[in-house]
This record gives sequence, C-alpha cells and structure tokens, in this order.
Amino acid sequence: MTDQKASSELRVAIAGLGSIGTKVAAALDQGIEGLSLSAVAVRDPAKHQAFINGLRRSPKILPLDQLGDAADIVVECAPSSQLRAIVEPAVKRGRAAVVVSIGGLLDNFDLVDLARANGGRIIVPTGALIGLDAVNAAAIGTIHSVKMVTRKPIDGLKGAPFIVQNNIDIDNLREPLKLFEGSAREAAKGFPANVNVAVALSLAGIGPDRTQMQVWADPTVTRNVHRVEVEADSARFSMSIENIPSENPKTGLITALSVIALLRKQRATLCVGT
Ligand SMILES: NC(=O)C1=CN([C@@H]2O[C@H](COP(=O)(O)OP(=O)(O)OC[C@H]3O[C@@H](n4cnc5c(N)ncnc54)[C@H](O)[C@@H]3O)[C@@H](O)[C@H]2O)C=CC1
Ligand SMILES: O=C([O-])CC(=O)C(=O)O
Repeated sequence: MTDQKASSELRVAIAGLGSIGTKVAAALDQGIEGLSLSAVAVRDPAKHQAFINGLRRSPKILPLDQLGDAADIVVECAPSSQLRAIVEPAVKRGRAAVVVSIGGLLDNFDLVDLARANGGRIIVPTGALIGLDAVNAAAIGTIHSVKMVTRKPIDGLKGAPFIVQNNIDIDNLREPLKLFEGSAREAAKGFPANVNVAVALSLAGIGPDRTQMQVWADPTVTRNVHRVEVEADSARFSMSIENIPSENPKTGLITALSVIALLRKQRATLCVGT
C-alpha cells in the first residue's frame, strides 16, 4: 500500500469489545477497503488483551472520550448506558458516530443537535432489522402506520427492566406471553437491550411515539424474531427476520454483520442499497 493510500484511509475506533465489537474489530483488522482500525475502548483491558494481541495490527487502547482524537468514525458497541460518554466527545470533534445502542439516543437526542453544530454525524445501521431502506423511502412520502412485533426466546429477555419491575416470571413459560404493547419509545425504556431495532425503525419512519410495538416472550422460538408492517401512501409492505442469537443471547448475529456492511460502504467503489 502506498503512503498516499494509507493517509487517506478512514480511521475507525470501536467502543466496547463484546459480541458486536469483537466481530467488527476482526473484520477491520482483516481488511475493509479504505478503512483501518485505529483504537478501541474497553472496560477491562486485561480481559481483552489476548484478543487485541491476536489482531494483525494492534489498535491503541484509549478512554472512551479520546476515541475521537484517534479516529474519523467511532463505532459504539457498548451498553446503552455508555452511549452519551461515547457519542458526545466524538461528535463534538466533528467525527461520525455509528450507534448500535440506538434506544439510548431517545433520552439523549440533543446529541443530534451537537453533531449538527460541530459537523459530526450520527449513523444508525439497520442492525438486527430488515428493510430500513424501504422505510426511509416511504417516509419521503406519507407513512400511515408502522407496527412491529418482536418475539424472543426466554434467555434473550431475562433481566429486562420491564420484566423485573413488573415481577413477571418468564422462566416457566410453556406458551408465548405478550409482555408489552405500546410505543417504540416506551418499549425502549422497558427493554433497552432488546428493542434497539424498534427505535431504529421509528427514526427511519414515523418516530418513536407513533411506531407501535409488541414484545413477546416465546419459549417456542429459538431465534429473535421481528415482524414489521408498514402502511404508506406509496406502498404497503411487511417484512420479518429471524435472527440467530450470538454468544450474547439478546443480540442477533446479523447485527455485527450489518455494522461491517455499513463500514464497507464508507469507501466502497461499488455501493449497493441505500
Ligand atoms: N441496533 C441493533 O440492531 C442492535 C443493538 N444491540 C445493542 O448493541 C449494544 C452492544 O451489544 P453486544 O455487543 O451484544 O453487547 P455485549 O454485552 O456483548 O458487549 C458490550 C461490551 O461493552 C463493554 N463495555 C461496557 N461498559 C464499557 C465502557 N465504559 N467502556 C468500554 N466498554 C464497555 C462490555 O464490557 C462488553 O464487552 C447493546 O446496547 C445492545 O443492546 C444489540 C442487538 C441489535
Ligand atoms: O438482536 C436482535 O434481534 C435485536 C436486539 O437485540 C435489539 O434490537 O436490541
């Protein structure tokens, strides 16, 4: 690679090396056209040292608030509680922040204004969902309604605040139980590690208060299943996806792949899909 090529590379930093972050880091290390992995932020460096040593080019390990110094794109792959600590310093420096814990953005929406004021960007991958390209397109016209139903195996829902606060026993379920019905905004509060997809859908379409959502605990499924129905003046469409859980049972395997696909598009010569 020539020096000129190397210097025009987009530097990418990753915050959080869990189920999603490690896969994105490995993909960058193996090579994505025009991008390089420059830095990571981890909570416990000792725990991740072997993984980092195993990469072909070791990234710097930096505190969350310094990732934007070392990167053009900061990819948030941490719990939603850390979203502000990751995104704020990055967009203040005019960087792009790729956000997977998108549910956390609803209570921190001023970050969008902060990004705008500083030339930064907040980019939301399709993640574990499907069809946000069609929802984006329909939203240019008029969308009348967006309905989403999520079904997850019991392991994928354990510990969700809605379940804990309402003292719901899901461990002994034999048949599907509807846990929640309401807006995507309320769903994100009750299930912060489960329905980021509903918030992404809502931001692509008609917003978190008008996007309707059901969450089911379903002992009969082994995958995280999301079904979406959109009624618009340009089209009616329904779409569903059955995600194989990753080592984190709450997170579908496809989520990391969606982030990698999004990163590939940043400098790809041939770019397909919106
Ligand atoms: N947008 C979407 O479609 C989806 C989003 N998600 C969300 O993506 C996020 C990441 O998911 P996973 O990788 O499965 O979670 P994970 O729990 O496997 O990994 C999170 C990592 O962040 C690290 N971390 C926690 N605090 C940190 C800090 N202060 N500094 C640096 N690292 C820190 C943890 O140690 C862990 O390694 C979650 O918020 C999850 O809800 C998950 C699935 C789909
Ligand atoms: O992985 C999934 O199926 C969806 C998910 O956890 C989320 O949206 O937070």
